[in-house]
Order: sequence, then structure tokens, then C-alpha cells
Amino acid sequence: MISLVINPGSTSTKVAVFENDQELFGQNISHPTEELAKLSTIDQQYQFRKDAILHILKEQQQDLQKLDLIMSRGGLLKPLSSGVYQVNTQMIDDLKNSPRQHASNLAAMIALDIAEELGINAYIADPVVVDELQPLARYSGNPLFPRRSIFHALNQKAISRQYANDIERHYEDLNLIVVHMGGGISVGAHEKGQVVDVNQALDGEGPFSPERSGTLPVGDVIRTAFSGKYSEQEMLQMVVGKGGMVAYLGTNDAYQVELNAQAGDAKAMEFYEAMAYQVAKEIGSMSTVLKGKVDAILLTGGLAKSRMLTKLIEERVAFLSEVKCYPGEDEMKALAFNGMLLSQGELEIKKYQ
Ligand SMILES: Nc1ncnc2c1ncn2[C@@H]1O[C@H](COP(=O)(O)OP(=O)(O)O)[C@@H](O)[C@H]1O
Ligand SMILES: CCCC(=O)OP(=O)(O)O
Repeated sequence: MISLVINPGSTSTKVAVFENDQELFGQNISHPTEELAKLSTIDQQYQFRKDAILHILKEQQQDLQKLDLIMSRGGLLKPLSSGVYQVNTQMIDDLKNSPRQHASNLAAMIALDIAEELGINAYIADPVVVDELQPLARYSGNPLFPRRSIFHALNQKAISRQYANDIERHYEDLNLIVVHMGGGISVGAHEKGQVVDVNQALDGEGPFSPERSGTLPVGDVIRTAFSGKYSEQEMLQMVVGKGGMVAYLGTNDAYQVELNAQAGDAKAMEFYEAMAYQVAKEIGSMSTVLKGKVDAILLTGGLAKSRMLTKLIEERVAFLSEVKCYPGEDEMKALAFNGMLLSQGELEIKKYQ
């Protein structure tokens, strides 16, 4: 079974071709801040990201006719249970009308476009809206603004299962704090296989990230929003796209910031320390959700490739439990694995409605 796997993130587009769960070809296309700045809305990135995917496939001489199905990252749909869903027109409508914008919204659209041309099906797995929050986690502080579950569900679940496998235990028997650090940063409290609390990692709360502000002082934000100096879109971009590292240092490339820090750039170094500090604080907060019973803290995502950052986090949270790093992400393999299981009839395909 041959699958095409498509994964647009805020700072990258990942594309791969798998034979069952073995990668035949894979590429990570990075999108620097200057490139994304030319496309002010996610809708405007649709053609750009689709072209990038098709260009790479052509360059690598991948024969699309041999594909059996397409697996893609799931975007900002209504809250869903974990699992695999076939892409349908209802899903595409909801993605197009989503009040929130994120690159993951493009995945199913691009997947369906390519799939229809080839006469095959497209699917998503564990979308960013997987919702397993416990009732107490839904309180914010005002009933107008319930807390929502928007996070790196696919990778957090895949890495948790990988860790459980590594220690020969079941995910459903463990309490884990999983930290995904990519363009956005999410910190999830996994209690016996359920993500019972997690920061709303898109435009909600939590640590700042390469391109997001995370939690901001809300009164100051409201006064700035009503100051007449900024449009709604400019305010939203301060939170997603032009927040965090982009706001402080003008780039979404943490690797470059790290090189600058190592070369003696004090501003870059302090920024890195502050990012680690905020991530560690969020981990501390999630440890209270699990009442201190934490089997392991797992650090993953593109930023977990940075030993400098993971060390800074580890020295603040190691007192809580073992800390393990899973650099990069397992999303592509997890998507391909789900595709393989469903082609073998071993997985229920959920209907999005
Ligand atoms: N070795 C590394 N050291 C530090 N940061 C890295 C490294 N490799 C990648 N990154 C950073 O990780 C971020 C991208 O992470 P990724 O999980 O691919 O993001 P997304 O999927 O959200 O686009 C970028 O800021 C990139 O510079
Ligand atoms: C919308 C939550 C998932 C997320 O932030 O993904 P990226 O880090 O890939 O932008």
C-alpha cells in the first residue's frame, strides 16, 4: 500500500511517500518569516503550499498514479475524538469557514484536491482539535470564553505510544506530560491515555513559541485592541504568526537564534532562556493536573532537536520525573501507519459530520 502524506505546519510543509509504514521519500520544506509575510492569510497560502508539494514530488520523480490513498494532518474542525476520518465536503466547508486560521486547515483541502484527480480517498488522523479535556479544565474564568483543546494531538499521541513501547508499558497505563515544540508549543497532561488538560496552543495560552505569543496580559491586550492603532487582523497576528520569537527577534527560525546565542548574542541567549522558563512553568502547572503522579516528561517537535533548549528545560523540571527527548516529530510516520491500518481493514474510519 503506497500513501502520500501531507503535513503543513506554521513554519514548514512536510511531504512524504510511504510503502506501508516504511518511508520511500520525505522532505521538510521550511518557510522563513519573510516568505510567509508575503501571504497575509492562511487562505493565500493554499496554492503556495500545494505548488510546493507538487513541485517536490515532480522533482523527486514520484509517480502519483501508484498512490493508494492520501493521509493528511487534520485542522481546525469542531472538537473531535481521536481517530481517522475520511475527508468529505462537510469537512472542507468547516475548514474554509473556520474562525481560526492555521496551516493545518490546508492539509485536507490539498489532499482532497490531489486525491480527486487520482480517483483515490483522502483521510486525516488525530486532528489538532482532538478533545479529551476533563470538565474542570474547561473553565477559563468567564463562561463566555471556555478553554478549548487545540494542540499537536497527532504527535503528542504518537510520541506517547512510542515511549510506552520503549519501556514496554501501555500508553493507557501511564501519566505523561508531553511537550511539542514547533511553530507553536503545546504542553499536554496525558492521564491514562487521555489528554485531560493542554494549553490552547494556537491563539489561547501557554508558553510563547517561535511564532506565537502564548499567554499575554489580557487587560493590556484589550486596551491596545481598542486604541485605534491596530486593525483586528494586526492584533490577531500579534498572537499567531508575528508573536513570540518573530516579535522579539524577527525570525521563526529557532535554529538560527541558537547559532546566534552560541556566537555570543546576549539577546538571543536571554530569549532562549525565557522560552525554556515558560515551557518549564507550563510543565509544572500540568504536573498539578496529574497530582504529581508523573511517569515521564517527553520533549518533542523541531525545537527538541536543540540540546541547548532541552537542557535549559530539563534543569527546571527534572525534580518532577524522568525527562526524555524525542527530537523532531513522528507525525508523518503516524499518519502513514494509520493509512496502513485502514487499508488492512484494521481501523474504524470515522465519519465527519
Ligand atoms: N537543530 C535545531 N535546533 C534548534 N531549533 C531547530 C532545530 N531544527 C529545527 N529547529 C526549529 O524548529 C522549528 C520548527 O519545528 P517544526 O516542528 O518543524 O515546526 P512546524 O511543524 O510547526 O512548522 C523552527 O523554529 C526551526 O528553526
Ligand atoms: C494548531 C495547533 C498545532 C500547531 O500549533 O502546529 P504547528 O506547530 O505545526 O504550527
